[in-house]
Amino acid sequence: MKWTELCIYTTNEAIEPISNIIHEAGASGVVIEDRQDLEKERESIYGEIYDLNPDDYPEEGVRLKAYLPVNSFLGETVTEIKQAINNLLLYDIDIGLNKITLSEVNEEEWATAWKKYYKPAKISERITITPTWEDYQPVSTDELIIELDPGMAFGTGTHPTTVLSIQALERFIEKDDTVLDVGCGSGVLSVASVLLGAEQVFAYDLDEVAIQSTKLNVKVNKVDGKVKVKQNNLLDHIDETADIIVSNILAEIILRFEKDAFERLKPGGVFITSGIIQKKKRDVKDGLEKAGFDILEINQMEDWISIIAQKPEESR
Ligand SMILES: C[S@@+](CC[C@H](N)C(=O)[O-])C[C@H]1O[C@@H](n2cnc3c(N)ncnc32)[C@H](O)[C@@H]1O
Repeated sequence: MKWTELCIYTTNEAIEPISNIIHEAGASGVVIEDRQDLEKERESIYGEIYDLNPDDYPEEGVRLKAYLPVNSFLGETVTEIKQAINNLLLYDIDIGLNKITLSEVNEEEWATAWKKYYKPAKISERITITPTWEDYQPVSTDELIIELDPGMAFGTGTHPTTVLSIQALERFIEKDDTVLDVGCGSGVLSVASVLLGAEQVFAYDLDEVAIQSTKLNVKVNKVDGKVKVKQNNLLDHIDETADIIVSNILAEIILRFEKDAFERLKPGGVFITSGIIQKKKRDVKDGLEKAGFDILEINQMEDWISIIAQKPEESR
């Protein structure tokens, strides 16, 4: 089959909304080439070291590559993508250069294009994420290892929004907790929750590709007995109660279910939100407080914010 490679030149802030647009348009897989990845300190506090080739990155900003099958709808799909990206300006999202180019590639090229960027990474005190195809040897005996094949779903585990979520899970999960993972993507947060002690996890995503990817990754990590995966819109019609709800999703989407999250949490339960850009921090925080939450922490990594909120004990 022939594929078209769509290259979008944009900003770091627009990566997530544009990735969503691309997925919704039916593209399978997004490659993110962010100049900042080259320029930032490569050795993190956890000591992982990446090997990046500057030739793979744009001269400035971010280049997103997506792959669309060449068919009779291609022209319309590209027009819809362009329109949806322009609409991001209405949400005050900086779309930068917003240059879009198209070129034809063959199947093998795109199927493996993103894999070269994905290496084992220690992303919190206890958790290391490694692609399923790497032969990773643990450095210490208490290291928890997540093997991940994100396939076409969001979530290699190394995106700052995911790292913030995992670091929060590591601090707040207690043994035998029940966790709801809303917008599970590759399932990385569900797997992390079980490894950190959760007794059961309910993983939800709207996207069928994400559901399949989560099912695969919970199996690969041998936690499928503890993770129930379901295609669902946020927490609509969900009646499980949880100690922790984690959701790494856009601010606009978090705002839609803050009340439902409050209802589904046990008193004292914790809502870990991530995927929030700076400009939306206040909206999400205000919404959480309005829903009845106390704000425990606001954390930041690069341009991304994670807000951790607690349902008060006395709301029992
Ligand atoms: C940024 S990804 C996070 C993936 C993963 N949890 C992680 O941290 O790497 C957000 C996920 O939310 C899902 N999503 C978006 N809108 C949703 C909705 N209304 N209900 C459920 N899932 C949704 C997307 O399909 C995507 O998989």
